[in-house]
Amino acid sequence: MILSLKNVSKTYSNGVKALDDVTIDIHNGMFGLLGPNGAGKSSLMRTIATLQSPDSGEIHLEDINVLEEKIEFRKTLGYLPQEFGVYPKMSAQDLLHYFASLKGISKKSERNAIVDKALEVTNLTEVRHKHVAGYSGGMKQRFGIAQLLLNDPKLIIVDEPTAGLDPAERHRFLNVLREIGTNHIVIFSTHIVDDVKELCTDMAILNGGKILAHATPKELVASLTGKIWTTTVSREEAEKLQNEVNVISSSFDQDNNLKVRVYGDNQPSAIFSPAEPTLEDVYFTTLNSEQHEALTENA
Ligand SMILES: Nc1ncnc2c1ncn2[C@@H]1O[C@H](COP(=O)(O)OP(=O)(O)OP(=O)(O)O)[C@@H](O)[C@H]1O
Repeated sequence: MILSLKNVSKTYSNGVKALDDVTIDIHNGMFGLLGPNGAGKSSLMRTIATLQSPDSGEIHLEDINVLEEKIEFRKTLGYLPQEFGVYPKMSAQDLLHYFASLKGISKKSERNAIVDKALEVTNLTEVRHKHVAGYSGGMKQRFGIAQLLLNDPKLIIVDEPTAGLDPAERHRFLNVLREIGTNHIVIFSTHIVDDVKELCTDMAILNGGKILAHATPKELVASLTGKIWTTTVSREEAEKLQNEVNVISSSFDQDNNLKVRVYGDNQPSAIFSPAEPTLEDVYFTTLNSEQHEALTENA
């Protein structure tokens, strides 16, 4: 199964170009859409989910023309927005039965099977009798996934699901997505590089409404082999380095010195040693090179 976007653009009425000629094919598996705040991730998710229309472009899911056959497409879609509903004081199990009835699954035995499966996949079986209103943030997110699984969707879109989750909940949630990603297209957006690193078979980096990179995390990391250099310097020296070399990121060590990572085709100077590239390096160099291009274009 392939979701295919061609030349999708969207400018809001305030003049913000949120999507700028997005062309991409997304296959079965976990697809991570990585980008900073305001990159256009939610705009892209809402556009694919047919909640807003692009100004131009086409979207196809196999032979469904998404923008023209919205009703047909929505039957195959499970969408979890960034903010979702307030829940009544009902248990997860009762609420899922209620949603399943609304979706027209009227046979009790069929409903039981679908609800039990959704609870199991999302790891909520043990807490199925608790009120969803009293669930933690992570449990609510997993309940959101359980709810959308009732439809048996082919395409699942989850907008920034890990924002605000503590590390244990984040881990549990990513495991649920990993499980689902084996037989669906799952698109999820995040600004957390580790989410993508741990989970995704495919990824893209979005900024300013543009796809800046698209490949597997492994391929993107490999593309930086031999180009990342590191050194440890004092804070003052680090400031000087900013003007001399292409600094990607820096972090303090225990002695309050800065460990600096630098991008360069060649060793910048004798104080630098080669470093294994990481996905974080990919993310920052991609965003930096875009800024650099914008600066040189405006010069
Ligand atoms: N309905 C709207 N009307 C006008 N501008 C909008 C609207 N929705 C989003 N924008 C703007 O479009 C740009 C992209 O926003 P979007 O919410 O898609 O980004 P995002 O990557 O999801 O960011 P975040 O992680 O902060 O949610 C931003 O500059 C935002 O201010």
